[in-house]
Amino acid sequence: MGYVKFNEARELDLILLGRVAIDFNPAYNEQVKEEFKPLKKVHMFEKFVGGSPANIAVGVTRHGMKAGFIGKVSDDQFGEFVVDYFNEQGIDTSHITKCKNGEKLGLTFTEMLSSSESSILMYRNCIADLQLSVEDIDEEYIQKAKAILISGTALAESPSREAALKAVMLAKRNDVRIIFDIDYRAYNWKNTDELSIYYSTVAKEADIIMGSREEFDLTEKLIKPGMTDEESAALWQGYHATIVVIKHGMKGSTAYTLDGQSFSIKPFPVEARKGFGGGDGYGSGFLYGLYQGWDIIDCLEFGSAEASMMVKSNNCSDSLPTPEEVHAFIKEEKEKFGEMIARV
Ligand SMILES: Nc1ncnc2c1ncn2[C@@H]1O[C@H](COP(=O)(O)OP(=O)(O)OP(=O)(O)O)[C@@H](O)[C@H]1O
Ligand SMILES: O=C(O)C[C@@H](O)[C@H](O)C(=O)CO
Repeated sequence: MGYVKFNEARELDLILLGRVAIDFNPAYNEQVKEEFKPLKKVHMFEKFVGGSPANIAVGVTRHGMKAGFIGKVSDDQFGEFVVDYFNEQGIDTSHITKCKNGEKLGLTFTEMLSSSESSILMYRNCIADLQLSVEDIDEEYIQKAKAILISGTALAESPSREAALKAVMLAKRNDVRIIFDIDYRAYNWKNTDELSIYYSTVAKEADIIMGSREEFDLTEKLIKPGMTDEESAALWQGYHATIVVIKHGMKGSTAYTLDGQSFSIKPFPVEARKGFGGGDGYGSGFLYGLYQGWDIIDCLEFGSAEASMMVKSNNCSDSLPTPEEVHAFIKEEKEKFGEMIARV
């Protein structure tokens, strides 16, 4: 307990910075059900707000936390769609600005092929979210937050890269906890050396780091490749991290805490509709638990349950559950499969 100390006087629980885009998912509603099929065969799509930090912003807000978003959107109806949706959810949009040179929000067309195969097709030329710049990072706003979550995508290119680094520096000097969600998306990056340089720069400052084994390998490439999870946790805890969460997909995930303990969890078994979105459910559930002051294993169980609920659903943002729904899901799963279903 108490691995992360938040400044309770702050009005915002969490500011999230980075990628917001539009997801077009094969329609799956009362009227139209596009079954598993290749993207080129899909006839009807449904439109949702997407992008990992945007989804986590929605997730934590549904859990009753107060979130704000720092991001850049296109100066068109899709940009308005994002801002309207965030406003409806109760997310503070005062620091979302519009692009001035015609840059567009990313469009993500998702493919759902089977319960174990899904992919995304991204349209990200002249991309809005990476236009975030140092002028958009306002110290007074950052001072209002208990923590800031930096999504790794924001580090892929300038000017967003410098904006994210400025936010980290300002968070550091204002008693704002830094959460780094590595959120690797290959399509954004030119080469893996750049990736290691910028990911490791933020990881060195972060209080909490969350990522898959692959994402930690990429982060550590220029430091010491091929580390074990324990070595990775020790490395980052040697800087500022108090919690390092390393995910191994269906094999489960482990949180390493500064006092040398580790806590592991497995996914709840579900029939998945897609692979993506699990990380966002996991992130919002885990962080919610942490803010409640729960034991780490309970935070992990909640995150893992929310992740399973997300992969089961047809979309990312709209399907994020309330805490009551997550508790009900956990209860139901435990009744079916036993108390220790997800616990290792
Ligand atoms: N098929 C599945 N069934 C149940 N849970 C799953 C499944 N796939 C993923 N999950 C859950 O989602 C979590 C995150 O998934 P993953 O490791 O793919 O993260 P990610 O790459 O960060 O996801 P995202 O695409 O959302 O960013 C896993 O740790 C697991 O708990
Ligand atoms: O942007 C992606 O990689 C996929 C999106 O469809 C989704 O909203 C997401 O960001 C999941 O993390």
